[in-house]
Amino acid sequence: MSLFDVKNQMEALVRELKQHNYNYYVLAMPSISDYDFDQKLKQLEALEKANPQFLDPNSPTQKVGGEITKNFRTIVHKWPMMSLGNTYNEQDLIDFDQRIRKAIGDDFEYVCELKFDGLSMSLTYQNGKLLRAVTRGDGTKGDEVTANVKTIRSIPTQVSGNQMPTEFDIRGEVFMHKAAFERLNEERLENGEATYANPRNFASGTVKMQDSAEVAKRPLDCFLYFFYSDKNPFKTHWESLQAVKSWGFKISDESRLCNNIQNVLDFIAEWDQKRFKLSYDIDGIVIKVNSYAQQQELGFTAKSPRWAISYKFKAQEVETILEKVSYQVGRTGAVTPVANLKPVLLAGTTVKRATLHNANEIERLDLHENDTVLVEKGGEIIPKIIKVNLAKRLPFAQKIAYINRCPECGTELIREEGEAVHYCPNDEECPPQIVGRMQHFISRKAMNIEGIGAETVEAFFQKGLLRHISDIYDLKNHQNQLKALDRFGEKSIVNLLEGVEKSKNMPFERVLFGLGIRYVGATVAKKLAQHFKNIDRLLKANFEELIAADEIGERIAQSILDYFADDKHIQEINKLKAAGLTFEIEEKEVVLASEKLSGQTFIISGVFENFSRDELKDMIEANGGKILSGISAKLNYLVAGDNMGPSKLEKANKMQIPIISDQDLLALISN
Ligand SMILES: NC(=O)c1ccc[n+]([C@@H]2O[C@H](COP(=O)([O-])OP(=O)(O)OC[C@H]3O[C@@H](n4cnc5c(N)ncnc54)[C@H](O)[C@@H]3O)[C@@H](O)[C@H]2O)c1
Ligand SMILES: [Zn+2]
Repeated sequence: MSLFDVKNQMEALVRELKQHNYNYYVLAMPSISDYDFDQKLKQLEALEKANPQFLDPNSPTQKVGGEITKNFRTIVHKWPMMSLGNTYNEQDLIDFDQRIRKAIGDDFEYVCELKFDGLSMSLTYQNGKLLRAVTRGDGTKGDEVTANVKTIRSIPTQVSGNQMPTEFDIRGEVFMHKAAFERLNEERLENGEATYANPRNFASGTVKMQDSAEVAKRPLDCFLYFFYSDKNPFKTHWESLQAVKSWGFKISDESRLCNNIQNVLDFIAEWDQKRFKLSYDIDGIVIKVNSYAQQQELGFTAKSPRWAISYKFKAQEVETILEKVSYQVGRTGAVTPVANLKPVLLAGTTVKRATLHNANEIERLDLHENDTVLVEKGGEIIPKIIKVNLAKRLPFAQKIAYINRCPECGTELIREEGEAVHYCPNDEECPPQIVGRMQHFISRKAMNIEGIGAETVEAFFQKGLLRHISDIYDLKNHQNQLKALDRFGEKSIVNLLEGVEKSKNMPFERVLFGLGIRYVGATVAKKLAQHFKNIDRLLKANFEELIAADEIGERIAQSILDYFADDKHIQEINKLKAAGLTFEIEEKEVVLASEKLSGQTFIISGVFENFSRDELKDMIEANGGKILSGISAKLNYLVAGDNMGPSKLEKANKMQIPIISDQDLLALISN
């Protein structure tokens, strides 16, 4: 190859890797496997080493791949947050060990730790109090996400103990447990929202959300693994881990002190097997030289420490053939494509299906009929297709075209702007939507109707007994038809009707959740019920009034408006009301605590550390104040928390409305 060609090849690799970094860190949508990414990076590294005259100082080999966003305050890291050199084979580890021995001799120890697959976070503490939390960003500076991180229970806001310096940084990995990921993703699917591909993306997307109240609803966890201080009282990394544990930080119990590379290799072999049993994903093992003095001697490269390395487990992958793509329609009409595969053994189980998420994913893979595909199963339960083996593509194979009609009812699908998901809009006639809606209504988390299960609903629908939720309350008038059904005895009919009758006492929030309004999950339904107290006020609420409620964002508000704009839905609600279901919350009689705020008007906006917005609202009302729905000249105070919308702030400033904190409000009441 001529030098000119080498230079071109290097430039092409730099461009390609930068794009992959962007896909991975910013979009959280990688288009190649980690393994392939790492191989390309190594190839570039080798070319740069052989041809240093062409080294681009901005090459991905020289820099941490992440970026900062413009949505948060940018903070410069006191100690840069570096990447780790990585390898997928044992020989590299033995070479790593040799290099260390050459530099510092034979007298040293390693600490082996699990490599948690999440996102790294730097926490700064002063006098034992959590001051701020910052993401890795580009390694030198990151996004300040303190309000969000404070919602993570395993991160203490106050610590104390022996040897604790007045100021220190501690770093670790924020992640989501697999079970929580499955549950929340399932909920998103049910609510018609786009799902996340893996727990890491979910955790990373969550930490960068603007609304801390939303973050609080998604359980994140954190293991800590690096300690930094100008006055570091410790001599070794291991010692620091034990100390921070005693101060109240969460560290992993699986770390191990090893005194030679063979022990390290044993640790790796052990976890290669055991990793699937963990409740969270790990993607490898991190090996660190224990002594700080020796770490210092070894130093750093441009982007990673020379005293540490990560051994990455190769994801379990296997090739198989795509037999066909089928489509499932959920109760909200959301359509999910599924790859049906030629059954194949992978990580101990037979895989027949893989999720394809949405049309974008099919496009990304450029999937063709009968393609040979590479299927991967990481820690996740549902396998996914990584890529197509183009060499095995059949001649004249047709590209997979996303369906444009509903596979269940034939209605033309719609896809709203900016949404990844296709919907079948025929909510009245599309069977899986009709049945799914009723199944959702009777489910445990919604109305919890005893004596009727998902199969019964399906069977009753087939027999023409059930079509709308309100028909459930009419079943008592069809006892003869019920008796005529096979395998449905007297006793089960009595149970069923009893269960239906009892459900009329279910609280308003359950009824609201049971209706199955898109994006109105159990928590949102509860917030709506608390805020509006009854269905009539909720029905009358406009957009501004909806988003003034706790945790109700613009998308949810719009979805609620759309739902109530449909006459059929109103009729259905009226029938349910007539049947005697609960459509209001029991009002406790409001006894005014004081008249201190009487005649004063308020708007509450943003997120507060110590109160929910509804708690503040109750506090204001209990002291005689009134809540307004929008900023106007009549407004006396805007109570502002973190992450308040910029347009609101601007408006309030323009109208010179006093902006006060929750503490100021407390002062008004207690004076
Ligand atoms: N597929 C793609 O398109 C693509 C693109 C870019 C990067 N990647 C992947 O990301 C990797 C690079 O990511 P990276 O720079 O975040 O580094 P990394 O994953 O190689 O390792 C460093 C990170 O490991 C984490 N970590 C977990 N447990 C740890 C522990 N016990 N001690 C110390 N650190 C621990 C920290 O967050 C740290 O920042 C690449 O190896 C590649 O596999 C993939
Ligand atoms: Zn349909």
